[in-house]
Order: sequence, then C-alpha cells, then structure tokens
Amino acid sequence: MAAPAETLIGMSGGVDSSVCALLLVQAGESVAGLFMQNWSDDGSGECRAEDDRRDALAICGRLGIPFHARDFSKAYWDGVFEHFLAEYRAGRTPNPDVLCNREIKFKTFLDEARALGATRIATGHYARIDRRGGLWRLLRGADPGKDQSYFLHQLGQEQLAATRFPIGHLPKAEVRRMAREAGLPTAAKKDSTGICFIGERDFRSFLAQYLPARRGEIRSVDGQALGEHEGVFYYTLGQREGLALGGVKGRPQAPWYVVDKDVAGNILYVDQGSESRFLMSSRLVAIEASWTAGQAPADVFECTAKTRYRQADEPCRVEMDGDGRLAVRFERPQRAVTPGQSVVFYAGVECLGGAVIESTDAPVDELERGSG
Ligand SMILES: Nc1ncnc2c1ncn2[C@@H]1O[C@H](COP(=O)(O)OP(=O)(O)OP(=O)(O)O)[C@@H](O)[C@H]1O
Repeated sequence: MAAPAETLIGMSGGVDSSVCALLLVQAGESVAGLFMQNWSDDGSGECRAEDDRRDALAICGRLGIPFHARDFSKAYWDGVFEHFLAEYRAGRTPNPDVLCNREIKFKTFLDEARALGATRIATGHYARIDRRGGLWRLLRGADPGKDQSYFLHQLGQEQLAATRFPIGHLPKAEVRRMAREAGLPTAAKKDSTGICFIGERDFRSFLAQYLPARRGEIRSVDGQALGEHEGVFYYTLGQREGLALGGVKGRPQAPWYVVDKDVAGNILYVDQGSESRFLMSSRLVAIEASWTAGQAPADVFECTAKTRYRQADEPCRVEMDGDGRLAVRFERPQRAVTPGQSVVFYAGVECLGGAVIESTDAPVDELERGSG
C-alpha cells in the first residue's frame, strides 16, 4: 500500500484550494485532498455541494493526488449549527464562520487528517503562519481585500503548528491567474458566499425553518409604535433594510436603523441616522477569549481590533478581569458593535486572538423595557 500523504488539503471545489493543491504538488510534496460535506438537506444547497464535490475530485484527478470525501454533517450540526441557533434565540448575532473553523476545519478535519496518517492540513485561506521565538504566529493574508485572519483567530498553537496556508502570501488575482495558466477547470469559478457550508440562500426564510417567526412591535427610541417586525431574530444591529417603515408622520424623511433588540419583550427598537447615539459605543465586554499564542500578551495591553470582518482596525486598550472576560476600550466610538460577533485583536500584521462580544456601553439601557 502507498505511504499516507503527509499533508491533507481541504478541497472545496473552489479556485483557492485548487491552487493550494497545485502549489504543493509543484513543490513535490506528498499530498492528498479531502472534500467535506457538512450540510445535508433537500434544498438548493445539495446540488451545489454535489457540483463542488465533483470539481474537487476533478482537480485531484488532474493533479494526480488521492481524493477522499467525508460527511461531517453531524459534527457540523452539533458543534456549529446548534450553537448558531441558540445564539440567535438569545437575540445575539453569531459568527458561524468563526465556529466552523474552530469546530470543523481545524478540529474534525484535522482529526480525520491524522486518522489518515497525515501530519498536517492545508487550506486555501488568505492568512499566513510563521514561527518566531518558538511560537507559531497567525498573520494577516497578504491581500488586504481577502485577509481571513478574522475568522481564524481561535486557532491556537496546536492548530497553527499543524496547518499550512499555501496561498496566504498571494493576491487573489494572482491565484486566479495561476489557476488559468495551469488550465484548472475551477479557474473562473465564482467565490463561495453565504454561511459557511450552508451556502447562499434567503437568510430569513432559512432561519425561519428553525426559529419560527414571532411578529412584534417596531418602536422608536422615544417609545412610539411605528410598525411590525417579523421576529427580532431576523434583524441585526445597524441594519437598515427590511424594516418597511417608509415615511412616518411627524418624523423627518430619513432612513431608520435597528438600534436594539428586546428579545424578552419582542420589541425591535429603531432610530433615524446611521450614527444614532444608540448605535455608538466606545467600550465592550467580551467573553471566551482565545489567544493564538496560548495566552494573552499581558493583563493590560494596547493593540488594534476589529469588531466585524469588513472593518478597518481601530486602536484600543484591552484589560483582562481574571475571569476570562475582557474589557475593551476604543479610542474612537464604534458603530453597531454587535453581541455574539467576535472582537479580534491585532499587533501590526499579527492576529493575537479574539473573544465573543457580550455587551457594549451603547446607551440602550435608556430604552423603556417591557412588553407594554
Ligand atoms: N467542502 C469543503 N471541503 C474541504 N475543504 C473545504 C471545504 N470548504 C472549504 N474548505 C477549505 O477551507 C478553505 C477556505 O474556505 P472558504 O469557504 O473561505 O472558501 P474560499 O475562499 O471560497 O476557497 P475556495 O476557493 O477553495 O472554495 C478552502 O480554501 C478549503 O481549503
């Protein structure tokens, strides 16, 4: 029997993992590919997954490397999706990509790689890993428009030591060019979008299958009933679309934004102005901190942070409170910092780790609570 491959590549059927495989094969490394299926239903997601599996198989065939396929949908359901729903039920907005990386791509997949005799995994993420002073470091991807370190911040030393990101130093355009030049059938394939492994679909109707709609009142911050929402879960802080408020008598003609969700009272609070003071916060408290180095840089430190993926870094000061909780204070007020999302810390190009946002100092306590 042939010796097992040293590196198992996560083959999604997309262009990024195709080029990963290409680069490792060109470098003469011992590699195999694995396609994981993490979601099964009878909807549109199924055909897409089947197409992706076929593309992943075709690339492995083309490059002459072994191909494996595994169904991890139970691990995905238990480790990612249940948590995702619980967070929505609690009125928070979770980040499934962060969880999926921690639970599936860098746990279940890594375990499977080891079971197949590999010592490492490789994926087509736009991030880099290096080693300094005996520690593995997670670095931003070189293409600033594609950097995925935000979603990878929960990787620790064990995962970083066992992972490679072969395209993290390349711009996306270069990855596509390489794929075209090598004649890979995935060269022009569209980037995947939507929730990790569930794919792109009408988010509200998807969520409604699991969290039944419970209509309730949309209320202005000064207490006026303005309309009806379809269920507080379906909205996120700072959101403007989908409120169907139009012009409200006696109010300026300006768009309304979600500024708070009162889950117990089933009320959605809105305000006018994208920078409403109810959306702005300079401080947040975060829980479940994890650090790429295995521990925080210090009990108190200054760095930059992002509270959402598509955001520029903002200077802040981080303080541990000994309980695994962090108090983060930004130099400038931040807009729509959202409980359930991750705050991710950076020192220059290095991603230090992150935590889950629990609360902020946006003045939503001033809003009248209750169902009446
Ligand atoms: N179904 C899957 N099976 C195996 N590996 C996967 C799968 N989905 C994603 N991955 C791995 O995770 C990496 C990042 O996934 P992401 O969803 O961000 O895809 P992407 O940037 O569109 O990459 P690609 O172009 O390879 O699909 C992929 O490049 C691949 O290595």
